[in-house]
Amino acid sequence: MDPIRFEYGVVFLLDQRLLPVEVKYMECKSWQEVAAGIRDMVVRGAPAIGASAAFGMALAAKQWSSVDSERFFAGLEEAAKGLKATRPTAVNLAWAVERMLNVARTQRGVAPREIADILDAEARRIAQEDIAVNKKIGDFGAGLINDKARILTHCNAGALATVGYGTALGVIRRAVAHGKEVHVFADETRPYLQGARLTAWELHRDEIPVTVIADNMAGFLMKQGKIDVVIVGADRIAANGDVANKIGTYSVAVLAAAHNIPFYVAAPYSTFDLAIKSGEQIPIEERCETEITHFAGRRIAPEGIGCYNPSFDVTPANLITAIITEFGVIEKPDEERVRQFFAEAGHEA
Ligand SMILES: CSC[C@@H](O)[C@@H](O)C(=O)COP(=O)(O)O
Repeated sequence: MDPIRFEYGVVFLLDQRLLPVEVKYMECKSWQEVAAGIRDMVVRGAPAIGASAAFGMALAAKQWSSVDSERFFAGLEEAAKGLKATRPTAVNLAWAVERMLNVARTQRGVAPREIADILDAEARRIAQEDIAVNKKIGDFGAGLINDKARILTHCNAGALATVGYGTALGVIRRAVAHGKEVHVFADETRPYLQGARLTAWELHRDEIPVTVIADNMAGFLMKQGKIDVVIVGADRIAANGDVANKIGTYSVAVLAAAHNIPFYVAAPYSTFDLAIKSGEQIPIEERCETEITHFAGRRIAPEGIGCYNPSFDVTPANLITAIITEFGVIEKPDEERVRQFFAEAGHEA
């Protein structure tokens, strides 16, 4: 089960809106179709939308490959703008699009058809790297999990949210592979239900024990001593270690701190936005009110009421025990530690 499949000139996105009931792929032959797939949540999860956008750029290059160089680059810029505008919070999207554009720019003067082939290869590289990066995150994270652990996770930071394996669920998969006995509690994650529909589905398929709870139950379980550790993914991490993730993550972090439970975030370098100093600068996507007012296609709140649907929240760094990356673990993150960590890893800090 791959969330994204790619053949030259066609991208197949696993339609996550239909899971867990139906497994069906959406076929995209243009960057516009990929953009629609990202916007409409056919594909979701920060690294997955980044890789999809990279493939979208590869499709754009192919779409424009028979025109002259000037029009080719104008077409690429248009696609980049359109893809980046689809979802504002996860920085992996802009990161992947910029990486594709930069590769194209280094090839100015080369025939568009050849650049299209180069971009096709680059998109595949981004996808392959993502899986390798998740496995490294898993290796570092598994070391933080006890031999027996009851783990709470929020939203879906699994194989479905990436190109494969997962960030937070990658840590869990690695812990299981190392013989650890884990039991996962998955917050259902209102309003879009990524936890109940996607996390539960992929863990169950892997025979990793999972129990779904409604979001408002997490505190009660912690109070009862039923949660040993929390692991979540991230959509954007500011230089000071503040983490934007699915709405409800902040509440879980506050609860974990109140119950002295370690709270880990698992995310790759591509999720860090070191250009912004704090989480206050992270744009928060607001989604349509029917996600709140309707359930399974049926109205559950009266007509005419007010509605507010922010899709992400920001957990301040001081509530985070550590951030697990592909280069290692950043304990008690703050701006100095984050920048020094990436400088030592040889990355822009
Ligand atoms: C590994 S992807 C980021 C995740 O941690 C996930 O929790 C998340 O917030 C995804 O949001 P989504 O709105 O489903 O795209």
